[in-house]
Amino acid sequence: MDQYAFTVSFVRKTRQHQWWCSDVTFHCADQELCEQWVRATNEQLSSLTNRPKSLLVYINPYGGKQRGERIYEQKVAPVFRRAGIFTDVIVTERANHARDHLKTEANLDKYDGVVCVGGDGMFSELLHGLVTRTQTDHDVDQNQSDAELVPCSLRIGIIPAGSTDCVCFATVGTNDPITSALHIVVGDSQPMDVCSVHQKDVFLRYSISLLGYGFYGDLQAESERKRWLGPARYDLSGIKTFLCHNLYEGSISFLPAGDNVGHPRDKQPCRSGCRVCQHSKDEHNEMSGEKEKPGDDSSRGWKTVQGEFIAINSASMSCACPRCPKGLSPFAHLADGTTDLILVRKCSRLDFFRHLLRHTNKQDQFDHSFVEVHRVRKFSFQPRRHELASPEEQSEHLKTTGFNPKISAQTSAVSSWSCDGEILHQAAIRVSVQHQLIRLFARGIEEQ
Ligand SMILES: Nc1ncnc2c1ncn2[C@@H]1O[C@H](COP(=O)(O)OP(=O)(O)OP(=O)(O)O)[C@@H](O)[C@H]1O
Repeated sequence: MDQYAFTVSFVRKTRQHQWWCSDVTFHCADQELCEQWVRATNEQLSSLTNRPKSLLVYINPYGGKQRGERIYEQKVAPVFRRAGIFTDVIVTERANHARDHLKTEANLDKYDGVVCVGGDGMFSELLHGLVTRTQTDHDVDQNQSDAELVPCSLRIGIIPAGSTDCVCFATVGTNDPITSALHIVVGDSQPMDVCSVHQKDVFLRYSISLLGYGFYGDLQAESERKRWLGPARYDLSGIKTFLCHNLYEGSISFLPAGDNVGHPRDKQPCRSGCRVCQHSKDEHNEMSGEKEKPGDDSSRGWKTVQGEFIAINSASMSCACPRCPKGLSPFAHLADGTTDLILVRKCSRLDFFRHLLRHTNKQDQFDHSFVEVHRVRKFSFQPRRHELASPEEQSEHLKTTGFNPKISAQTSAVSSWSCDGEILHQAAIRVSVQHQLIRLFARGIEEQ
């Protein structure tokens, strides 16, 4: 009997969104029957056009615990081989190697997708490389903040091998290289919004997850200074930034999204096959006819908020990760053409701690008088810069108000933006959500 047998590999879903590759062997009575089955099965498989046949893979050998190459060779390459996927593999030699290769050199016609093995920084390289290449090929000027960008045709796969793998976690539900490889093999496709960030008419960066000014900007800058500490730098920098409790003054103008895309507190999480994301396309098309400008408040729907803030965050996805399983905005959508703008105003250290703590428990982190959250399509931020007071003015200030002059100096400082883990030193920025600009080899988080 064993002489006439064939083996089919299939995906088995295990716990916590993890997938596993299993085999089942069929035994046939005779050779002809066996060949018939193999032929029929292969025919079925080749008719599945969404499955990639050829991939360009970039491995960051220094991401996370520096195990990118090992993870790829031991866990991912065998899965691709079994699925008959052709791969070209590039082990990066420097930062931005993958981005630059994609921007100019790579012969993208050969591939059905590009894959990164690394963390969020490595994913960001592929995002920038692919989006820039697509705009160049279509003569779109990225420096124009109102330009309608052309969606990328190739999908991006993420094999998590970094110290932060937020994008993978928020789109797959787990950080497991084999699960991600299987999502690629079966040809999943998850559209994703991308925020374009400009200062006046100069393009700065793209963001897919978190843009954070104040608390998260300072935390990022601090953790860059402590890079030598490895992943522990995030915890230490978090504690230090929390204790500093800096306040930043400025004004934010934003264009609220329509009612059809829900609200950040509506308890409707974005899940696999999300209806909100699917239906958002029509509304987006209606909106894109209009060219809005901040400051034109009443007629075009822009709103402006001013004040002193501890944090200004824009979450284009939940930003859930193993450290913060609910994420910064638990009900943000991956592909609805919006971002959740979270404004944390001046409050005591204890209140801010309570707010942070709620990211880890069941309580609503937005249910505080000093926190407001808006679902928006665009926003711009203008920091308020003060002239630093002279020493005499500072001591006069202390006498009359009783405030420590250091605090007034803190209030006047300007922070930087953390843009998906990279620092942007420009404080005054304009952000537009580019609806479904890219697609990942993922399907969103499935209901369990
Ligand atoms: N060969 C290389 N040498 C040095 N840096 C590289 C190389 N390849 C990629 N990089 C850079 O390394 C940075 C971090 O990579 P990655 O995101 O893969 O790992 P990570 O550990 O999650 O990152 P982070 O420490 O920033 O959280 C990326 O910004 C990327 O540009």
